[in-house]
Amino acid sequence: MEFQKAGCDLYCFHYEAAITSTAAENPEDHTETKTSPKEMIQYIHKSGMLAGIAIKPETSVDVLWEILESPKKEEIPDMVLVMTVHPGFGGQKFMASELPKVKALREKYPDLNIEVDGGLGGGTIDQAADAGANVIVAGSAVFGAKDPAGVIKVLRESVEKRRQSSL
Ligand SMILES: O=C(CO)[C@@H](O)[C@H](O)COP(=O)(O)O
Repeated sequence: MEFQKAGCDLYCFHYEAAITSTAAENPEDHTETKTSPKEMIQYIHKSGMLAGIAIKPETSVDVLWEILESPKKEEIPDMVLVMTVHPGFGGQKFMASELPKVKALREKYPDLNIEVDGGLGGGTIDQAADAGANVIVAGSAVFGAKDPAGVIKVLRESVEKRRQSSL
């Protein structure tokens, strides 16, 4: 896969997306066959990368259990991304309504990488970290800050504090 050749070590895709493996190999091929999430994860692993699977706010966390419980190790994602905004652009308001998904995932999978993306910053990180998120995407909070490194430190410390208290 081109991303791996370019140096990516993790590829995260949307559960909802219609991605064809042929199109992934050949961007000129617009065949409209859907590849199942498990096939996609397997394909990413075969390409030498870790695999992440993202869900939008409209998607129930329940769609993930069967994937996370796959008997085939190569079909199990290394990371789940719970979107905390509607995907599309930065600067949106954090949706705390998505945190029960994070909590449910963390309760079942203590070691899973759980990412959150959207509206994360100093004012929202503690809620996300307390729910169990340990991978944080932050756009405007970091790039709009006078002290981006300071904001990243706050995000890291919140996640680390939660991790320590769960040990
Ligand atoms: O791409 C997306 C949403 O589609 C996100 O990655 C946002 O860009 C995050 O930005 P902030 O919400 O942190 O500003």
